[in-house]
Amino acid sequence: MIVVGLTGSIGMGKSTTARLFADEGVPVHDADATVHRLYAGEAAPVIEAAFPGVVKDGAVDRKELGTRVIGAPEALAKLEAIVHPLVRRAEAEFLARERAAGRPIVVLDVPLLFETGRAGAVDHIAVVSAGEAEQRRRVLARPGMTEETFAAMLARQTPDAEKRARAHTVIDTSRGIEAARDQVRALIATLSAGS
Ligand SMILES: CC(C)(COP(=O)(O)OP(=O)(O)OC[C@H]1O[C@@H](n2cnc3c(N)ncnc32)[C@H](O)[C@@H]1O)[C@@H](O)C(=O)NCCC(=O)NCCS
Ligand SMILES: Nc1ncnc2c1ncn2[C@@H]1O[C@H](COP(=O)(O)OP(=O)(O)OP(=O)(O)O)[C@@H](O)[C@H]1O
Repeated sequence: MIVVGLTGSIGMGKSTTARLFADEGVPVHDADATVHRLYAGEAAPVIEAAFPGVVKDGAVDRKELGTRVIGAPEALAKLEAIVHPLVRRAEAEFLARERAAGRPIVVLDVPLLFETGRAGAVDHIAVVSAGEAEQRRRVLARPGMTEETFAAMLARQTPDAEKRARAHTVIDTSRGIEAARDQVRALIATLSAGS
């Protein structure tokens, strides 16, 4: 089974590209979605213990949690120490399940693949990129996003140029969905031919 690590900086098109793999029938594990699911239940009590007042109606309020950790490196590190092991466990369970099912190719969508030293744990690194101007335009168009939040997130991420340099494949998401779909199909074909 070939494990593709799909990564990219904030707003570069990771989630959208992950859906293109899923459209081709490739199983995808989405780390951000796993975090959101954990926050809605299992992880809520431990997050509340570390950051009192962030849980509302049994679920972590991500906006409130964000105000406590974005731009506050120590608080973010404390949060990551809780969350990342839970995400890694979910990924391991996903890989075991898909391996048992005999899947030829799977995708791990991992926003912090380089930052958390996981690049060596996948067989093929695919980096999504759209260029910094397009990234900025996309991220700042999000409701509630500020220059400060964007800068704080970027400061925690390996630069796009370094990610691209370390990728086996770069998926350019600046030219629309269909162009990205063509690149995803081409990558699946290449990996399938080699496996
Ligand atoms: C700060 C939080 C509450 C903001 O939640 P929100 O719903 O607004 O954003 P979401 O979780 O969808 O993340 C969006 C993007 O932000 C960036 N990002 C998120 N967490 C981090 C981090 N710890 N370091 C650097 N970038 C990050 C990534 O590019 C990610 O794709 C949330 O991101 C969080 O709990 N982060 C800590 C857990 C984590 O490290 N998650 C990412 C990898 S598993
Ligand atoms: N190939 C593409 N063509 C056109 N627009 C795209 C493409 N890929 C992504 N986008 C747009 O860019 C924005 C960000 O995409 P997406 O949410 O997939 O990024 P992300 O990297 O997962 O972001 P984050 O790191 O914040 O989770 C969205 O508005 C999406 O519609």
